Amino acid sequence: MVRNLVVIGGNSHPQLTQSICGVLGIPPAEVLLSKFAVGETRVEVQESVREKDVYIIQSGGGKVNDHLLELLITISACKTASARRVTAVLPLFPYSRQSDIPYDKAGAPLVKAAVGGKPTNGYTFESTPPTPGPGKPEGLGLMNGMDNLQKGLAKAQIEDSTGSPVKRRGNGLPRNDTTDSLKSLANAADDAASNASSKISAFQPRPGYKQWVAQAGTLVADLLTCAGADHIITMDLHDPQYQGYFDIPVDNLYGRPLLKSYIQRNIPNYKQAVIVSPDAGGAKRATAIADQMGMEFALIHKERRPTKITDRQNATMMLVGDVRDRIAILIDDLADTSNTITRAAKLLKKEGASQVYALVTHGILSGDAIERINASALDKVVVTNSVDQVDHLRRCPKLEVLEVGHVFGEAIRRVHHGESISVLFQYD
Ligand SMILES: O=P(O)(O)OC[C@H]1O[C@H](OP(=O)(O)OP(=O)(O)O)[C@H](O)[C@@H]1O
Repeated sequence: MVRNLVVIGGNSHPQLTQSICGVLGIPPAEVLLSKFAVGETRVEVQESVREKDVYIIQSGGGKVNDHLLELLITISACKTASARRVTAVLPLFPYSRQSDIPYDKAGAPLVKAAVGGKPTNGYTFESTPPTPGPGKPEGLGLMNGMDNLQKGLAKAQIEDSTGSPVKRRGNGLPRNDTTDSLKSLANAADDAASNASSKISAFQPRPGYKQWVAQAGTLVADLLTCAGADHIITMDLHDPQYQGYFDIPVDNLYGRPLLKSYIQRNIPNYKQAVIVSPDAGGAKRATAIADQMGMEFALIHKERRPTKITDRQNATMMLVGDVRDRIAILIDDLADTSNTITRAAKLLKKEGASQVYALVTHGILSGDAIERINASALDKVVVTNSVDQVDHLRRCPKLEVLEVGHVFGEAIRRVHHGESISVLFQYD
């Protein structure tokens, strides 16, 4: 029994709150979490938190914006009710993929690779069902300004075909009136209409000008601190450097011990299997597991290198490493649309892998992700319940879920007692 410790569960993941409270041996605090008719969130903490050590459990995923606001209001409610310390426990940290300004080296906004592109070297990015692509409402995350670009390019094409002079201002296009550049822009407009990925290759920022994309990660960090959070506990942050955006302590727990133990217990002859990172961004994460377990490692490299502005994007996926007749184990921090893991599985099977597992810490699985997994070459997808998996489990026979309640429960217990939690960072 722990004294002066209060655990409050948000609406995002009641089952995880129960499981954490089970580890701590206390019931969750009584709170009223509701909404007014207009949609505004209402929070009422129905027991005293005066001078208590309060932990609020709220994960990302699902109705992420509602959950975030509910968390902020709950933190503030506890602070104004004289809680001694308030810790936000965010198993999946919301907005953590937006911690940096999303531009590439050329100054173009980074946009997810388009799907349904034409085959290049016999391989495409296609997945079934198709993932939301740039320009569609579901995928708008990083599309700031791209619609204007497409309109501008289309306009250039029309004007060029009528022979009228072309002037372009304020839409990010170069100010160049030569016939050659008109033609290349007109061609680029054609490409943009038929293949969303060519928007990236066609993008040319005007010298000295950069489009503005909100740095939402910084704002979320500030909001949590302003609301009154004294401490953050999370797991497998997409970008560990995001911790530097906070001036309060952030404990970033690892999901790796759970994934590693799953491999040892469930994959026959696992030493013969190959750990695979589905992209370069996750290589460090995957090699950490491969090294710890003395297993071989392979990497999927996405090559996107247009040779000229009018070129359709030459997108290929290459496997660096050998998986023939072996089990391939994809390791990633999160699966959202699950486009990354399903595409990778398709390539791995094509390269001769006997079976493909995907082991992912955060199974967000938004939109059509489950249908995509069911239709894919993946044999098994293993996620933790950092995000609620009840509905996903019902719809996906390939899905298996690992419990994280005891990891967070133990972290809370240790923080509350002022003990070190570094033991939770080790995964030997
Ligand atoms: O299920 P999906 O919708 O395909 O998303 C999953 C991918 O997204 C994240 O990486 P991101 O694309 O942000 O790139 P990065 O690893 O280079 O940061 C994550 O690490 C996965 O690889």
